[in-house]
Amino acid sequence: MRAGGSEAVVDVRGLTFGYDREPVLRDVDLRIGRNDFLAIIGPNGGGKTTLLRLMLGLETPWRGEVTWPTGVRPGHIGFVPQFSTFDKNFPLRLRDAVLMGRLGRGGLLARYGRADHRAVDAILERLHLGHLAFAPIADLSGGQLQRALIARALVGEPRILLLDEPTASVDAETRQVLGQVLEELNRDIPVVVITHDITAFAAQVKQIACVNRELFYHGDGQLSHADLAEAYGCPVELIAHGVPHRVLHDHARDAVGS
Ligand SMILES: Nc1ncnc2c1ncn2[C@@H]1O[C@H](COP(=O)(O)OP(=O)(O)OP(=O)(O)O)[C@@H](O)[C@H]1O
Repeated sequence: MRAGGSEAVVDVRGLTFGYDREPVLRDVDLRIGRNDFLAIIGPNGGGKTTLLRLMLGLETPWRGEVTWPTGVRPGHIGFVPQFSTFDKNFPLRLRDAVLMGRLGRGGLLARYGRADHRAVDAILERLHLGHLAFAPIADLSGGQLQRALIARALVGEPRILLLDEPTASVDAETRQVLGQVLEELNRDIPVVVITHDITAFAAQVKQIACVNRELFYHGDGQLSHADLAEAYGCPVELIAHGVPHRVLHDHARDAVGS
């Protein structure tokens, strides 16, 4: 099934991939449009992170391809990895960790300039982290570190932002700041978020893709219990938290009504 916004920023076609003999993803087609805010949901081990890794070029597909528009380089793709995969004990101050998100912008051997430092200051303020600029990352709370990872991804001014489980084990402040920042960002670039908690982004998400080896895509969040049960292979209440049928707000209707 093909779906997504009209002007594609990334086009995934017929993607099949596995780490050993068994495919983890099979025949996945996905087109992400310029203003999409796509939530990728699905059961544990369903292949969500693998799909992002393929989009990032970190894995090579067995079949199929991922196409980016001409001119998009790896540095244009903002990626926020799963929190648990980041080594917090690496000896680094918050400011320096975020500055590294500007690496390679002026060529491989370029030094950081004033514009880089100004960009870091601005993004730290935006994510309510300015007061922690010189703190070692080992001293940050889970929510602060998650925001730092997002700052590092945003400081490079990406053309698309991919986030893997950004709300897992974070505080209420981080959830709120994250929702605001991602909503603002989505006016200019597409956002793709893997999440087990669709309610955390219910106000921002415009499209949902259910991934469980294959892709089950729903353009506007109109998810029937049957669709979800098919994708999850389990009772829908496990993920829909009792919200019947419509998981997302009706953005078009909200805009008309506001
Ligand atoms: N590097 C790897 N080597 C071998 N198998 C892997 C590797 N990474 C993931 N897998 C396996 O591939 C399958 C898909 O994993 P993936 O992490 O993509 O799923 P996911 O939907 O993101 O899961 P979760 O929601 O638990 O994060 C799982 O069975 C997983 O064990």
